[in-house]
Amino acid sequence: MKPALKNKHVDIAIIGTGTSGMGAYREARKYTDSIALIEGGEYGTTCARVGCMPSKLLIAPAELRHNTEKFTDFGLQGEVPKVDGKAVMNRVKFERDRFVGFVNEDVESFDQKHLVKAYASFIDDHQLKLSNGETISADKIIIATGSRPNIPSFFEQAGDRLITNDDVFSWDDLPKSIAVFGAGVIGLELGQALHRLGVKTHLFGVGDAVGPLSDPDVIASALNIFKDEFPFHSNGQVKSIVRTDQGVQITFKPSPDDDEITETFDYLLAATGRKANIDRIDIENTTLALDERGVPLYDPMSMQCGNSHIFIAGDVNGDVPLLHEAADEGRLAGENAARFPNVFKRSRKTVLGVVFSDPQIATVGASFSSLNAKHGCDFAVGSVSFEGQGRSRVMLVNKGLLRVYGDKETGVLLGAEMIGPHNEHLAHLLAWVVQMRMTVSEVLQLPFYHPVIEEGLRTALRDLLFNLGMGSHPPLNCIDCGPGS
Ligand SMILES: Cc1cc2nc3c(=O)[nH]c(=O)nc-3n(C[C@H](O)[C@H](O)[C@H](O)COP(=O)(O)OP(=O)(O)OC[C@H]3O[C@@H](n4cnc5c(N)ncnc54)[C@H](O)[C@@H]3O)c2cc1C
Ligand SMILES: NC(=O)c1ccc[n+]([C@@H]2O[C@H](COP(=O)([O-])OP(=O)(O)OC[C@H]3O[C@@H](n4cnc5c(N)ncnc54)[C@H](O)[C@@H]3O)[C@@H](O)[C@H]2O)c1
Repeated sequence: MKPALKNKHVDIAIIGTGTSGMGAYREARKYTDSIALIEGGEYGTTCARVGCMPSKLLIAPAELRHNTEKFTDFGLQGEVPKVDGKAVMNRVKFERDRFVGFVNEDVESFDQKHLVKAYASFIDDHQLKLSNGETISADKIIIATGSRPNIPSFFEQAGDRLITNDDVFSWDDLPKSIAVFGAGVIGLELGQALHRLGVKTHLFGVGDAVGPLSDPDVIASALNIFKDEFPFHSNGQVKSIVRTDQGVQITFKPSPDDDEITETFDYLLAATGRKANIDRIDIENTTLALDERGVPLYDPMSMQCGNSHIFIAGDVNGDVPLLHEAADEGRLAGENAARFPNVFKRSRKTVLGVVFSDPQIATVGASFSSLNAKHGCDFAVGSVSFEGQGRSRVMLVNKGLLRVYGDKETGVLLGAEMIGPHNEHLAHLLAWVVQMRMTVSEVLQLPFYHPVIEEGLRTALRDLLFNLGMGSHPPLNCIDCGPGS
């Protein structure tokens, strides 16, 4: 794709051609033919190249192999399959390239005169400097520059063995060992997958944090589950990181009271959060008001920065850095940049996050910590453990805990945090009813089949109804629920 922009002034300039930038482009294109869609790095989006898709491609064989470890528990016989690291990575890369190919086809289908291949930064509120030496002025500008891995300087002692998710998906083979730093979403997904693919994996966290969870009971359940499976130092103390001839030597205390241990790994994978790409676009050359992170103050219902002609969408604003949110924000920014100054506000979707660990972690709507901060004691909690849950036990996936939150005044379901089997599905159902502002009683009127994992959700909702003071105590071994529900 060749840069083809001739005009130096456009109606709308979009900085970044990731998910949010492409969404913005498609929407803006409905209103104007005067657009510059600017990309400094590779086309293909973070999600398809080094994010959502390749990570799930790595998780899939890991989970399949892990399930074969349960053969004997079911009375089946068979070997746990050996891992052919080269073949695993081949498939990851082949399928990843296919997904990237679809994105590239999209970009190729755009009007080529709109595409600019360069990094852009602000000269002032209307002018952009390009890394190819040119400038573009625009009536309206959308910032959609995404994020990049955040790497604490301490990790640099790992030298050439310091890697991020960007590197993992270009491996030709699996390594023998890896130290994963950060028990957030990326660390849990990639760390567990690599462990299950036979890579010696240690996961280092901070302060017992697990993924996006804030509910102490769900965190405790998650810590137990993961620590049972692989070395997870959720509150470890790292004393030193040294690049040696053998790899990366890490000296650490697994927890503050333990003795020091020294282990050597092939790589140190930094999964310690992401940094918004706001610091490389000279945002301070604009008149926009910035927050403490240097991100322009903006309205999440319109994506407009202050009352200006500048809009911000996707990971770069750091609000909810997820794919579907980046797509929504991009579309909204594109529409509003085109409409400016007649900007529309749109209500946003219920927050929904899924971690593709096993069991899966999910968060829906209001988090436990946000409710605690906002409501004091105005909300009640209902819970269910998946350990005794019928269908989960049948399938030998009976681990985890679901906690649902409801408003004490109205009985409206507010949110949930969970770790449990196939929770991506429960989380969607919950997000839909939370968005519809349904009460707990109304949700309990909806059908629940038997025997399914959703019956566990019903148990949690009945518990919540009781704790809200709006229903009777759920029977211990509920007959109408079917055995083990
Ligand atoms: C390992 C991993 C797994 C993930 N898994 C999931 C998942 O399962 N589900 C989910 O919902 N989300 C997931 N995410 C998050 C998701 O990928 C992001 O939220 C989403 O891709 C953000 O899109 P974006 O448009 O904001 O940024 P991007 O897609 O990163 O696009 C930003 C673009 O801007 C370009 N750019 C940057 N600066 C400039 C500049 N100055 N000039 C020109 N161009 C510039 C970049 O090169 C890039 O192409 C994952 C992320 C990672 C890293
Ligand atoms: N399934 C998904 O939807 C999915 C998957 C992957 C990534 N993502 C997106 O990408 C974002 C970034 O993921 P991430 O996992 O890098 O960030 P994160 O914010 O989820 O987790 C970072 C973790 O690193 C820990 N940490 C920070 N400094 C540390 C240190 N020095 N040593 C050890 N741990 C340290 C933090 O306590 C935190 O738990 C996520 O917030 C999410 O929005 C989503």
